[in-house]
Order: sequence, then structure tokens, then C-alpha cells
Amino acid sequence: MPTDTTNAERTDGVQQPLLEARDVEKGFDDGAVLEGLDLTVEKGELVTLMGPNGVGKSVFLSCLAGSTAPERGEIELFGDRSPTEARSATSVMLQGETIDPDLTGRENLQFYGDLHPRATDDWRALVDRLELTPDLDRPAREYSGGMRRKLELAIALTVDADLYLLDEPTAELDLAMIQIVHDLLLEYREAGKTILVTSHAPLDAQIADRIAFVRDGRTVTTGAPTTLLEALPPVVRIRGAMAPESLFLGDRVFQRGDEIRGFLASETDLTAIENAVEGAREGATVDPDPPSYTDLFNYYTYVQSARGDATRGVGSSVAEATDSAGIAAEPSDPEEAEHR
Ligand SMILES: Nc1ncnc2c1ncn2[C@@H]1O[C@H](COP(=O)(O)OP(=O)(O)OP(=O)(O)O)[C@@H](O)[C@H]1O
Repeated sequence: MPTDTTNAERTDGVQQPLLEARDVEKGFDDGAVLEGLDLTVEKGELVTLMGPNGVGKSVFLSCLAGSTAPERGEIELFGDRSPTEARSATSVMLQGETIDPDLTGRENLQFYGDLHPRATDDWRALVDRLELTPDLDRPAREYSGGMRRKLELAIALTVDADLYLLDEPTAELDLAMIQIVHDLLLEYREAGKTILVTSHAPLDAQIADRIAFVRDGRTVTTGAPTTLLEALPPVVRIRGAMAPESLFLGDRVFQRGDEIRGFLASETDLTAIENAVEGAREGATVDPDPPSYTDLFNYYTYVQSARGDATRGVGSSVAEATDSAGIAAEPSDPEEAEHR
């Protein structure tokens, strides 16, 4: 087993990122998917790559894993290795590409255990944690979507890799199981492993050291979850009434049950929104509300791009909107916030 495969230093002595992707482009017959995507992950980081369905998260992970070749751009892992050269130190979970449905869960684990040079016996403990042990001797074709996801994750995590590339490991899992997977990922991170996870679930934002949002084939922003939350424009919550979308940033509001949320544009304020909903329905309320991870996802997925402003980071346009709005959008406790 390699002792230290990740300690890449430049000739000038500067530590290189463990993963560096620059200007990656990849498309298919029906058009471009990745259009110059950049991402840097430092050794020991847990980074979540977030973006809407179909934005190219899985395609990018395939490029990093060496199973798809980008048309342009550079990918360097462990300082100076291509994805193919880095395979023995990397463990990959790509959605739906791993499991043989004709084998049982146990046989799938054994098959992949024989293939990877750094496979361990940890799978026994992993399938226990993931509550898959009672189903290990059933053919994988009988597995539910969530069970398949757990098996794929156990296959990936049983490898003693330096870098884990995990494509939506929490998709199709119930909330209790998502918590178990989060705990596992944090334990691996604590053990010094580097982890890149893709997700379109706001819930997964909370465990990341950094989030990278992808939109229109590019990375639109990266940052620590709390930093990104703090930099969001103020969030307004309306209960019991509608309000014109045009009053909000990106001309967008987001409805959940009886609640509507939107981002305050710099050219408007809370009073304008209160006036717009006044009298619409008795008991209607308009309040500033701490931002949640769902707000964060909505902002980078639907609002910022709708402004045609994908390259302007939180340091410019968002800070400006926050100041001029004149209301404090205190970041809430992440755990509390993400449940809203
Ligand atoms: N082998 C392929 N041939 C043609 N198109 C493909 C292929 N693989 C992916 N695509 C297309 O690339 C785009 C991005 O797909 P990808 O699976 O990477 O999205 P994603 O961001 O992971 O989405 P999701 O969150 O839904 O999993 C989609 O439009 C998809 O149809």
C-alpha cells in the first residue's frame, strides 16, 4: 500500500491542491455540458459540488475518475497525476454504474474488493452502519433505489483511498440514513481523507468544508457554507398572501406550503413588499428570515443565473444588495436552517 500518495509539492515548495480541474469542457451530440468548469480541492477537504438536475455533476465526476475524457481543460490529481494514473489512490462511486444486478450484494462487494488494490475488510462494518447486512445475500436486482445507493457507497468506502469521488451518495435515502452517511463522511474526513461529493439536496450542504455551485457548465461560486449563507441577499418570508415576483431578486419567489420566500433586491425594501401584500388577506405577514440551505441552493440555481450574473460572486452583487436593503439577514444555525 502506498504510504503517502498525496503529498505533492511544486518545485518551488508550495503545496499543490490534491485535485485541480481547470477549464474542463465536455459535451455530447446534443450539446455542451461542461463549459469551462474549474474546481480545486485541498488535501483533507470535504467539498460538495452542488447544482440542479442535469447540470453535469456526474459527467464531471466521470472526468475526474478517468472514465470519461474531457474535450478540453486540465485535471491534475495528487499534484501531477492524470485521473487514469491516480486510479489506485482514488475510490469512485458513480450512480448506477457499479452494481451487477445478477450478483448479490455480498458478491458485488467481493467482486470490487478483488479489483481495487487498496480494498479492505471495512465493508462488514460499513454495511452494518448502512443497515444493509440482512439483505446482503439477495440479488441486487431486488434492491430498492436506496439499497442500491447504500451498496454503491459501501463498495466505494471500503477502499482505503486518499480521494473519494462520490456521486450523490445520499440520493433516495431517508433522513435517518442521510444522517448516518453524513457521519461516515465526516469520520473519513477526520481520518484525513479528501472527499468530493455531488448533490442537489440542500441537506448535504451542511457537512461540507466548502460548497461549489455549478450552473450552465461552470462553477459560479465556491465557499464555506456559513460564509455563503452570510453573503446571501436578505431573505423575505411571506405567510398568508402572494406578492408580485417582480419585487424580488431575479423575479423569482419560492413557495413551500403556505410560505413564500424571496430575495430582497437592492432597489426595493421590506415596506414595498408589505404594501404589495397589504390587504391581500387578513393575517398575512411579511418578515425578514434567516437564510436556509434551501435558500442558498435556490439563489445559486435560479436567482443568480436569472440575473445573467453567473460570474459575479457573493463578494460583489450580493453584498451590495444586503447593505442597501437595510435589514439584517443573520445566518441561522445551519442545522436548524437546513430543515426549513
Ligand atoms: N453518455 C451520455 N450521452 C449523452 N448525453 C449524456 C451522457 N451522459 C450525460 N449526458 C447528458 O449530460 C447532461 C448532464 O448529465 P449529468 O448526469 O452529469 O447531470 P447531473 O448534474 O449529475 O444531474 P442529476 O443531479 O440529475 O444527477 C445531461 O443533459 C445528460 O443527458
